[in-house]
Amino acid sequence: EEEDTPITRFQQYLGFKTAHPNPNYTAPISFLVDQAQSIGLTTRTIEYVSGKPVLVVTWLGSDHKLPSILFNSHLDSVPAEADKWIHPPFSAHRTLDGLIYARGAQDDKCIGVQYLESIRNLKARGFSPLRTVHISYVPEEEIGGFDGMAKFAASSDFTELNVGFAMDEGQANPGDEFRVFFADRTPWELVIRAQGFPGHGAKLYDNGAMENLMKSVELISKFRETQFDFVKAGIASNSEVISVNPVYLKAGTPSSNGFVMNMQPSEAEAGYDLRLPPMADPDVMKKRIAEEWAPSVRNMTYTIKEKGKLRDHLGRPIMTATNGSNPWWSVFKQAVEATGGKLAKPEILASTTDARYIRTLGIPLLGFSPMINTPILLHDHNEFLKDTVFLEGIEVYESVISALSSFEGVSDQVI
Ligand code: MET
Ligand SMILES: [Zn+2]
Ligand SMILES: [Zn+2]
Repeated sequence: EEEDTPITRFQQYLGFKTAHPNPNYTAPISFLVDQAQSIGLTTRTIEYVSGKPVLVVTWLGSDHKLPSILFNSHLDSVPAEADKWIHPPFSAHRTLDGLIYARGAQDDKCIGVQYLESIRNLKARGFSPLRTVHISYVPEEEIGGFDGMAKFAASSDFTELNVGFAMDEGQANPGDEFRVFFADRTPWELVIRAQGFPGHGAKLYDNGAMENLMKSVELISKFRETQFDFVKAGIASNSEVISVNPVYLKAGTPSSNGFVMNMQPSEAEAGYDLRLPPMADPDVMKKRIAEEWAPSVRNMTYTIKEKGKLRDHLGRPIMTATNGSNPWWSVFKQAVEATGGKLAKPEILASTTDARYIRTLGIPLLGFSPMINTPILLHDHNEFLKDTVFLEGIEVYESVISALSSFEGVSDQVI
């Protein structure tokens, strides 16, 4: 007889090949639908973009008028270079000491299964929620979420869920406190382009495209250094500064075996990944780009693709309060502490998740993946999660889901 336990179910979910550029969404969704239905939950699959399904699992609460709670996770994974792993990335191999190796073990298939397992246990104990609990499984997070959560969050389906509070993925901690995230950094894709006079490779002259571009590259590197210095000096954490990293350089006149070496090209360009914390001023950044990094006086142009918003419709930084002004915060905190767990100081996430689309709607959301005493391995080779950490996470969610779904709200606020 085949074993069927929370661990084997986690391994099954890890086995689906959900890595980009060709993630399989149908197999994991049919697995999740089977799981949810076996627990007695209702399911609904919606395709905003063909072939990119969103799954919504629902546990009805007894008070339909109260806003619901949403637990989100993404179905997709980043690619894995199989030959650099000690166990194949979709084998979900479990070692004798309990380490489960798989792409997605931490990011973020663990929470996708933990949500369901914790509800399974709560139901078995006879718990029934006051507020309705939804779990969403979305595609495309790792490539920006545009055909996934962005479309779901903008849909009437989402509005009809009447979400009052949401949770999404967080990150592991090598230490023994659970990390919790109240904001994400916002990604900007910056491309700077230089034009200039072409000329003989032997000639010294002003205003060449490469020279114009290199001046900008130097200025951007200096800015990067000032930001990184704050981190190195312990003044700010990685996620509290603006990061800017070069991701490609494109220039040169192609030849049959590489590049023409005795010609200075007339065009050159560079691409950068920028991440801005919510309190950064987007206008100051845009001015810096226009006046220093890609000034027209140096024959430069640029494009910025903003992959999220920094401000809400009232001009406030998009972040979730982690103090007395947000009653959900203390419900969550107490629920984690009730399991004997400790919470680390709330942080901004250095990278970016689908949480931004939900926070932008004004819905409070905390990023949280219950993984303590665990190295941070998302997007890395040999991503793993220890079986005991996975199982403890289920208990944490039992406490969190029961507390949040039982929360009656506060009398002077509609939440
Ligand atoms: C650029 S949208 C986010 C994609 C991915 N989660 C990242 O942080 O890079
Ligand atoms: Zn993720
Ligand atoms: Zn990721």
